[in-house]
Amino acid sequence: MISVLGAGAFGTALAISIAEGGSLVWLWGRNGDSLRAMQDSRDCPRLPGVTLPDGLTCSGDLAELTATGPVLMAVPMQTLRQVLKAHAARLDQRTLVLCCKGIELSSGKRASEVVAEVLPGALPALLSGPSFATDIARGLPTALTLACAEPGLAAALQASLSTPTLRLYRSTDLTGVELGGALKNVMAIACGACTGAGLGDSARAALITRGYAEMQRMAAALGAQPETLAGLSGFGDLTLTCTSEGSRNYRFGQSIGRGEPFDPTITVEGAATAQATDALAARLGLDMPITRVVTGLVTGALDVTSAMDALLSRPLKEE
Ligand SMILES: NC(=O)C1=CN([C@@H]2O[C@H](COP(=O)(O)OP(=O)(O)OC[C@H]3O[C@@H](n4cnc5c(N)ncnc54)[C@H](OP(=O)(O)O)[C@@H]3O)[C@@H](O)[C@H]2O)C=CC1
Ligand SMILES: O=C(CO)COP(=O)(O)O
Repeated sequence: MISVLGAGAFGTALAISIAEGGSLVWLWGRNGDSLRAMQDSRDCPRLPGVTLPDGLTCSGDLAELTATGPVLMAVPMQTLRQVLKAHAARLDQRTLVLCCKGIELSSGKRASEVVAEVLPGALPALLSGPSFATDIARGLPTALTLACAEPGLAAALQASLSTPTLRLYRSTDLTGVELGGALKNVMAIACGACTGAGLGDSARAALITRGYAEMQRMAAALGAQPETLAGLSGFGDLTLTCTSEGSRNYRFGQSIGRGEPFDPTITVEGAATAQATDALAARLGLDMPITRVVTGLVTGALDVTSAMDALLSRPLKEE
């Protein structure tokens, strides 16, 4: 049995896809009433029009987490530590497949580092790459990276979580895969702000390319393999979220660019991750100017005009 913790859009979509693939799946969410309603109605308010398959059980009671298989953690990054701590007795010693994309603001740590700190007996793996929850839930073709430091376990997870429409590639580079998923959200905000402010597709292409250079710089400094960022969790996800209004980070950026408010209840991982990355870059002495201006935009310290001025007035350099 596969367990999924976090019954938001992504956790529910993964649970649906894996259950459609023939595995039994148990999905937990913190709101007992809404999980009971999902179990009874077979509908999911976050994924309208999708029917939950028979092999999927929804629950609001984590005491029912008894199966020994992998546990997919699909809660937002800034809540991961709290969820791990609250349910430590049930989650320690388990294989935890981390599905969140971000860096913890309070510590500058990645999800696997948070797991190592809170539950040293758990085995962290990652699932990351270009994939909108609605696409996965509708059974549209999707390819993701499954990363785990232990090659044997990576292969076993790849086999048990892949489905006819969800194709997983393996990696042992946790750092690279984690940074690819986290940092692309920062670049998606930058690109959304750019198009929202009417600065054009050429400027967005420049942001994607120079943003990718920043991502590679951080990945190299933290010991990731250079080729990892060219994969699905990196180049792949950057392509998706910097060009599609399906991305919440991109839409959040657009609202900044247009000077419009944005619904604060929507999960936008890139806002906290920009700030965490900016602080990390400063500590490591890395030049990450796009991350810097996104931090200014999300904290309100910069408007789009001064953000563009800050980027364009930098000394000319080699590519
Ligand atoms: N949506 C997507 O297309 C994709 C999302 N991801 C990643 O998945 C992660 C989750 O995103 P997504 O599912 O979209 O977000 P949603 O906003 O759709 O859902 C977040 C879920 O987390 C729950 N949650 C929030 N705080 C806590 C907490 N303290 N304890 C327990 N549960 C909590 C929410 O519960 P409640 O419903 O009660 O508010 C909600 O069910 C993010 O890191 C995101 O980057 C990755 C790939 C694709
Ligand atoms: O990570 C995602 C797609 O791969 C989802 O992006 P958003 O969180 O920006 O919606």
